[in-house]
Amino acid sequence: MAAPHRFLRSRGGGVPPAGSRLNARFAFLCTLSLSLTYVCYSVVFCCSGVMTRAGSSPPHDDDKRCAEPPPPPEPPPPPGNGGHPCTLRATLDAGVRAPGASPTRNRSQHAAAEPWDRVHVGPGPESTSSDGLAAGQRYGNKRLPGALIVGVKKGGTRAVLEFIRIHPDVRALGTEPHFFDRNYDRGLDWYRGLMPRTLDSQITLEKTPSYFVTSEAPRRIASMSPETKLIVVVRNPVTRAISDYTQTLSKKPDIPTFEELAFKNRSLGVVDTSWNAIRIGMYILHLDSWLRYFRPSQIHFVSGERLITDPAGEMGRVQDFLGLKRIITDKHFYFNRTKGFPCLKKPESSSQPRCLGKSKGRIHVQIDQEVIEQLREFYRPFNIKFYETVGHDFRWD
Ligand SMILES: Nc1ncnc2c1ncn2[C@@H]1O[C@H](COP(=O)(O)OS(=O)(=O)O)[C@@H](OP(=O)(O)O)[C@H]1O
Repeated sequence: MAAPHRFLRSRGGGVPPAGSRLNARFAFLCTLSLSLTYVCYSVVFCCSGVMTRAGSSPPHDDDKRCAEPPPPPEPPPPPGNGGHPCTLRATLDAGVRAPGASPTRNRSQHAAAEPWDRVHVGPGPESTSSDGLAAGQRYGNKRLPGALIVGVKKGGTRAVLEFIRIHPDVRALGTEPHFFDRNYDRGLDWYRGLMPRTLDSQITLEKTPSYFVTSEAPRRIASMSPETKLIVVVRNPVTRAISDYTQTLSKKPDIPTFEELAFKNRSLGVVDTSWNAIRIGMYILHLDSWLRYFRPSQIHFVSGERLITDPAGEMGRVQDFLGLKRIITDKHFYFNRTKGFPCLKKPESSSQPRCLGKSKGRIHVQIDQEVIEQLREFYRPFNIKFYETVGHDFRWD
């Protein structure tokens, strides 16, 4: 209250009359309330700025970030050189989780993973990259994707998407648009409208794992652009099938057992190839239809197993394939013991941990070893043909 008084004294050069003092008080109160209003608006718009960047993209979990309470404190990375790939492999070798080796994990690990699971993963469709680079968010144009992660379901597609979008030259749609399978009738303009804005130098990317097994998808994608780059994350088809079944069971607890669904006749070892969880893993059959429309050099296969044991190595190859500078390296990852998987180190611009959510890295349903062997036998010829075609042995047998 002293400030306006001093101000009036200095202007008038004497003691002001009572009316002036009242006016001065009134003016000061107005100024104070305006200042407070300004501060409140600043706080509110700080939040809604993120929402604005999400623009006209469809609703996305990441859009909830303003409303979410702050994430729980992040458990520190492993002691020592936590982010180093040797530490990652050594930790896995020490038996925290042997990816691909066993379809089960112990329950206490899962329970402990819960706080991490609540934390959503990556930036929203049009938010800042982990480097804090906002370029291309409000500027640039919505373009059709130049690259797609087309599969496979439960292969590790979310991990690849969230890891690659750290790259400043990649802008990715956070949700699965299902354009080339379910929404094709809506047209390319609808599809383009979903995409984040990109600068000329940036690649637009989306992922929908069901494309890989959609018979019309290769032709439709080629007709959008025959130069589209395709990424397929593949995983041991037996483990993939169990992962797929585990997911379905979590939504529909009353479905028949895995064994009942997987075999037409278990004792004769006749596998039911009409069951989606089995059919998706016959990779070579699906690949044939893609090769009718795309050159082999346009399709890059990521090993779902190595994505867990050596995320930086796999992401290095993805960056090469996309013609990007290798920016995502070892230093972006650490192995999170609680989650049992590699996670992104928190970006400098954010305090949020960056592990994938609880539907990624679930405890699998326990399946009889004999059933696993039968399925391994079943997939062997398909796998061998697949290795020959893509020129890489994924060592699932
Ligand atoms: N870093 C990291 N964190 C968590 N999970 C990881 C990671 N890398 C790969 N994976 C594996 O990704 C599997 C889920 O695959 P998708 O993302 O393709 O699933 S989905 O089709 O989109 O539902 C998921 O399968 P499950 O383990 O069966 O849940 C994981 O094994």
